[in-house]
Amino acid sequence: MSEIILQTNQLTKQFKKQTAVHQVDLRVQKGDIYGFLGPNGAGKTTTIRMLLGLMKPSNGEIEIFGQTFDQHKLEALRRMGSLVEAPSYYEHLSGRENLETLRILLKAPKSRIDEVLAIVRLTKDSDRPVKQYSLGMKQRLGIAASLLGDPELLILDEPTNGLDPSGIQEIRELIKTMPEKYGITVLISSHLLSEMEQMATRVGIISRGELIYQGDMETLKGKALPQVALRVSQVEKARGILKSLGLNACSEAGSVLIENASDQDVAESVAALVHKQVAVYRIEERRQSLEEIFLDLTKGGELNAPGTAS
Ligand SMILES: Nc1ncnc2c1ncn2[C@@H]1O[C@H](COP(=O)(O)OP(=O)(O)OP(=O)(O)O)[C@@H](O)[C@H]1O
Repeated sequence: MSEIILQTNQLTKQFKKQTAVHQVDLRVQKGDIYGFLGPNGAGKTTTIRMLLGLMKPSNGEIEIFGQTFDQHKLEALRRMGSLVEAPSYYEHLSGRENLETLRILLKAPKSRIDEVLAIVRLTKDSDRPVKQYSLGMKQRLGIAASLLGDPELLILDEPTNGLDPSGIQEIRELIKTMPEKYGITVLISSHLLSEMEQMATRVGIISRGELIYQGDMETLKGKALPQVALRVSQVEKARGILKSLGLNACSEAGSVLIENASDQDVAESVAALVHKQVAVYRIEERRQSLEEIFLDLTKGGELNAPGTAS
């Protein structure tokens, strides 16, 4: 069994009347890229702020590196790096100079600057003023800063927010190298499951403050419900026929959809439809996409309009 590097027990945060995080039990194993997922307002940032000692839990506890966080905060934070919200920089200074100001504060060795610039692939642009950086470059500089202290655990809150697809791809490629190449465990939050698909080894899904799924990505994909879509000449008539066969059927433009259909269900459906003069043009098997599974799991948990970034 892998070593647990971070765990929370019944972690809860109450803001006046609202419970933002409710009895959350996170388990992050050493070497994980742990995707912490949830719609806007689900409680990701609040959880992360508690993990970084920026906010006090109302209840429950946090263990990091096998020790109670509350009693060993500084010791734990020295072994952690983080990027929460868009980092702010001295825009007229270069990327390297910005890192240098932080390096002095952290008392990291001077050589670490070139190392972190290389990791985030900013060596070539390191002497340009930050005001000339793209949003993606600024985020990578933020990750470079979070790596200055040579952390074992990196916590990133929505680092791809606002980035274009190529910026997202760069961050994703960068994160993927962390565990194997540098021995860093990563917890990364996002409101997009698809973004995590090619990166996360494990995921935790939070909705309305509650952890509703925690496990590996493959198991999550296994939750996809198979559906069979029949393109037919008369959709409503077809739906009635399928219902009379005891099947769970719904309709969609031009098609009827059968949930969890066995081969026998499909055979009987087609025979009944044809018998009742409904033409069947096409039969197609569909699996829910990851995003659909995510939406299903978090249904009703979206507090802001879909797609809005925080
Ligand atoms: N300081 C605060 N005071 C009161 N309520 C708060 C505070 N911080 C967060 N909340 C509320 O707690 C809930 C969870 O917010 P949180 O920012 O943790 O969600 P999130 O999953 O990070 O969402 P987003 O992706 O939009 O940032 C929201 O309803 C939010 O309004």
